[in-house]
Amino acid sequence: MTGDARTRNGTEAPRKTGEAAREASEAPRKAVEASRKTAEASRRTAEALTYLSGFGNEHSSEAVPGALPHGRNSPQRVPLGLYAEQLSGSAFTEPRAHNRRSWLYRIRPSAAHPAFTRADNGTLRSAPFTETVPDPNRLRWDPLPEPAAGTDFLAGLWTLGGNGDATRRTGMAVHLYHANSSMERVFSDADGELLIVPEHGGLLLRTEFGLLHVEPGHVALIPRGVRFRVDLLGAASDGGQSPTARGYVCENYGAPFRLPDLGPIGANGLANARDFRAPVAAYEDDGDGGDHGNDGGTAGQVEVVNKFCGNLWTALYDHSPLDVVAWHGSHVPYVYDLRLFNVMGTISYDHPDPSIFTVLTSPSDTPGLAGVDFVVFAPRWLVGEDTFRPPYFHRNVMSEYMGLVEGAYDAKAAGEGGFVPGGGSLHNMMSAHGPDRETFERASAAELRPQKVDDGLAFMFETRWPVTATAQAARAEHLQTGYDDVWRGLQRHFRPADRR
Ligand SMILES: O=C(O)Cc1cc(O)ccc1O
Ligand SMILES: [Fe+2]
Repeated sequence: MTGDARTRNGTEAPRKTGEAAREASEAPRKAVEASRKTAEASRRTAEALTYLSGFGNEHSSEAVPGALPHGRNSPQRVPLGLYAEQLSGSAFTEPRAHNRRSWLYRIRPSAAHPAFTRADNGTLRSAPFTETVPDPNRLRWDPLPEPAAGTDFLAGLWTLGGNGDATRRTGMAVHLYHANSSMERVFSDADGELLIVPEHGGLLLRTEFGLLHVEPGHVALIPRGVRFRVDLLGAASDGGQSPTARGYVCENYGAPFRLPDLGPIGANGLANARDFRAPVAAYEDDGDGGDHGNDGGTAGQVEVVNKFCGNLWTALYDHSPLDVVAWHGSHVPYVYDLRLFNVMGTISYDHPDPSIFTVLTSPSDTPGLAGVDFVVFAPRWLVGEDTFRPPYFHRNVMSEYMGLVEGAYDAKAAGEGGFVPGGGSLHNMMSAHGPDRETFERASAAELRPQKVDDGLAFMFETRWPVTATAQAARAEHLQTGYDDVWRGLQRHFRPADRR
């Protein structure tokens, strides 16, 4: 956007006269320019980042050599005058393979903070979801509308629905976000981990553990309780405009996401552990006037927002809580590039169940029954012989929320008003769905050559319990009407006389 009198969400600014009017019309332009400059600086930071590789590892990292204690976690005096603090994402006693905890060596202990007071939840909602009755209908939404100027990632979170109970650490929530401003404040979620799936615009995540860069086509995970703030990087196509960011978030109240077992697939495949990337330590320090890798600017007071048992709470800290100089452990944030997913599929016949596309799973107490699975429909070849190749018609005891990062999805005809990037669909427990009429007709008649499916990137949050919509989702203007019609007009082809 150039220097004309437009506000940050692109609408005309009201006309005034004289100096005041000039100043008023200058302000949005200045704000746009400032955010663009910040976005450019953040992008440069993001593109220069280095990472640690692996999933569920005992990683370790120090931003200052010698900051990490050796031989013990909690020495009498921590090197460099730091404080030692353990952050536990699992009970102390959970099996070693699933135990998640990290040791943080920080400038001030997290305990040094004032009281939290309640803050407005905005458009964020939590389990239990009781604003509407669970709906057996197939539902589909268009992308979220434009946010008001100055909407950061946290304010931009808009809850579609979910299940379980945040206070019992069961279930999940589906959120979408649409933001146009980088966060000044810091956020942490005691209720669950956050799987962020950007659809438009890159993000720089400044976390207690260091910095992560995530773009559409990648996902990021912020573990339960880890503090972070989000800078918007803008999309390449944004040109001179102030950045906006849009995407999806799965808030997982249950067991931390882990890689699925591979069973007969063998020792490799699906999401490979080495492709998950954790940050290296970087910290903010307001005490000596400088930032050290985590260059977020920290002078003065910092608002810290904590999501706890469904509500937002806020406190004004006198220092940045992103002040971890060194850390080691397994409760760490990470990013993953979905295009690295090693897709398995049939090389004979039939369409395999989409569990074969599971990137991450949050298991429940019942073996094989996930609280939530994160599933990706990544580019792949279809070669099945005498096979209806798109997703089949089905009714599923699991509930399926689907989103689209780009392009089209092979069960639904592409195009406006359909299943579009930034939109989503909900097929709740036992609701009948599958290919739309157009897809059914096309795929039933298609010549079965090897076919590359590489014109889209869709994903699914598949969960053991029905997803109950929030009131705002059930009444949203961007809830599509007439979704059922995509299955209307499926012809009767039954010809008993044809039997052999
Ligand atoms: O409903 C969907 O599109 C998701 C899905 C995909 C697939 O390949 C098989 C089953 C399924 O639920
Ligand atoms: Fe499905």
